[in-house]
Amino acid sequence: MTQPQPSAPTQQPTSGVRTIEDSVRTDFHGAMTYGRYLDLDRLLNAQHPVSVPEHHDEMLFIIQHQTSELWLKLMLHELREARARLAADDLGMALKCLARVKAIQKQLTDQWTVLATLTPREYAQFRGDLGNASGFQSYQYRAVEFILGNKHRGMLKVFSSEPEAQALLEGLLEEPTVYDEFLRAVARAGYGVPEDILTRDVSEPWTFHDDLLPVFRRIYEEEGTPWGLYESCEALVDVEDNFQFWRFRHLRTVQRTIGFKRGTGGSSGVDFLKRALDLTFFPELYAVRTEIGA
Ligand code: HEM
Ligand SMILES: N[C@@H](CC(=O)c1ccccc1NC=O)C(=O)O
Repeated sequence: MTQPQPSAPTQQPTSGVRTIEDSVRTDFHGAMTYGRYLDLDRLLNAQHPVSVPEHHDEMLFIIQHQTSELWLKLMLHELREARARLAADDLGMALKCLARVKAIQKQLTDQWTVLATLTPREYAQFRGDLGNASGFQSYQYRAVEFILGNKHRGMLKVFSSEPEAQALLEGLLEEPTVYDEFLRAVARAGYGVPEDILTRDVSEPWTFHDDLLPVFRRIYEEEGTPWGLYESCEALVDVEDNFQFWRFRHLRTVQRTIGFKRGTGGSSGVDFLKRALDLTFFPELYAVRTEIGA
């Protein structure tokens, strides 16, 4: 039998000009447009370099941060939804949200390659103009950390001059984390999650619970584990791995750009960021791997 052949191009392109088809709308007075829908006037007028005279590379620095903040906004939005879906025992939709979170994290991590084109000297030429501003004051980053379990009441004081940001963080501090809601769903699915875990003070940072290991062993080792439970465990591990990849790229970018200088936010710099690599959201999901046998 003859296979169908791919059809040949009907016409060889002969010019670099594409005619605008007659049906394409060109008059947008009083109509919805691309720019209005996306509020581009505000978005594209929100880059305000502070160096005088303006340093060419400050635009890169600003846009790198602004795009990161936009992705963080979407990430928080999706994490809230994932948490709500877990609370409703809708693991399928929770997984869908977490898949998007993972794709955003990849974007955020890969984005470091753009900032890595900023040389140490270029950055030093406008770093002084940043005053004590620092990513440490990113409330959206802190919100993501909170909802994933790295709660830290002490961080709220950083936002005393930004009441809305502080209120958002205070709210998240008092709410359950994604992991809290996942473990409640696991308990409802019939696994023996210890009561003290289900009723913990959710405003506290997560602490390691040995007695969760048998629960996760069952999920990972038993035949017939509901697929959504297993998949959710793996999705959480992916999210934590991705989070650590972002932290690591940040650390390495900082190191190649400012070496071991102190941070503008007042911390020791690279050393302080290194210690963030010891933070973990879902320690039991990693610990159970030590116990899993053939
Ligand atoms: C040349 C570029 C950068 C340098 C030199 C740098 C440096 C630092 C330093 C030294 C800190 C520690 C706090 C301090 O004392 O300031 C820090 C924290 C932080 N930076 Fe950056 N940073 C850079 C780019 C970015 C970008 C693009 C983001 C994206 C939003 C970001 C987000 C953060 C966050 C969220 C923290 C807090 C981390 C934590 O609490 O563990 N940074 N940065
Ligand atoms: N902490 C950085 C400054 C910095 O990166 C920064 C400054 C203003 C706005 C965002 C920043 N990004 C991340 O910390 C530094 O020590 O150079």
